[in-house]
Amino acid sequence: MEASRLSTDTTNKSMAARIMVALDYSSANEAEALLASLRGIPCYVKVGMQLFYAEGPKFVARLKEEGYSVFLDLKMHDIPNTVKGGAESITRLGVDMFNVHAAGGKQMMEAALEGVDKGLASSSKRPIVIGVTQLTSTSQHMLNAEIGIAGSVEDAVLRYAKLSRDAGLDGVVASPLEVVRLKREVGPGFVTVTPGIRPASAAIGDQSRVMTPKEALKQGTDYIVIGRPITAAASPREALESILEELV
Ligand SMILES: O=c1ccn([C@@H]2O[C@H](COP(=O)(O)O)[C@@H](O)[C@H]2O)c(=O)[nH]1
Repeated sequence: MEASRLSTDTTNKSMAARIMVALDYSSANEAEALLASLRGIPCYVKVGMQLFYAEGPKFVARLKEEGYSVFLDLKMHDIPNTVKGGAESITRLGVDMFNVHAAGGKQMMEAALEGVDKGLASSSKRPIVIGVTQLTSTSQHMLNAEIGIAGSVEDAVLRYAKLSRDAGLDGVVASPLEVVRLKREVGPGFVTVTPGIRPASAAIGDQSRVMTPKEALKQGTDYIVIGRPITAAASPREALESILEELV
């Protein structure tokens, strides 16, 4: 293989590892079909509530057996003791990353980490634990007028991120619009996972704070989460490949 092609392939692979494909399906069959169509592209996969509530831990275990990096996006938000138990069970699944809502508070996030420590007794891999700040579907108007939180979305995200860091978490879910400030004020090593990713031609749908894949990575985010622009495309593989081409 020529050198230039080889380096493009390598770059593509390292870019693909920073793309989390959201498997928002109601059955394992649909998710497996999507993954079969993306075979050979080493992206991260994200399992959210829809698939997990339908197929449960067995499907997550299957993804791990097949060698995928898995972000289990269940956004736990409950009293500390319950979240601790949830985190223990999730850690036993051997996922690479999971999350809790930062709005649950510092004690709840610390409890999640205690759960991780307990779960690690029977599994060697420590998952990355991140806090959800403000959902990317939340607009400035919603934050102030509906949820009743004063100030800018960016400030609210920063507050939750600092609380997550102080609780010992590894990073946060936020929109790409907040990444530069997060990296500057919370720390460059604090992991950012950013949904709200929309290629220029894609429908925005229910998201509010959005950016293109290329612009999001330019902000310095660690991972971009992409669901419908890939999963709802006529050819998910072509959609992902065209995103990757734009990134190199
Ligand atoms: O703030 C958040 C937190 C999580 N998500 C999840 O990411 C994907 C985005 O899917 P799209 O189809 O690309 O909109 C989805 O699974 C959400 O649950 C988020 O969007 N925003």
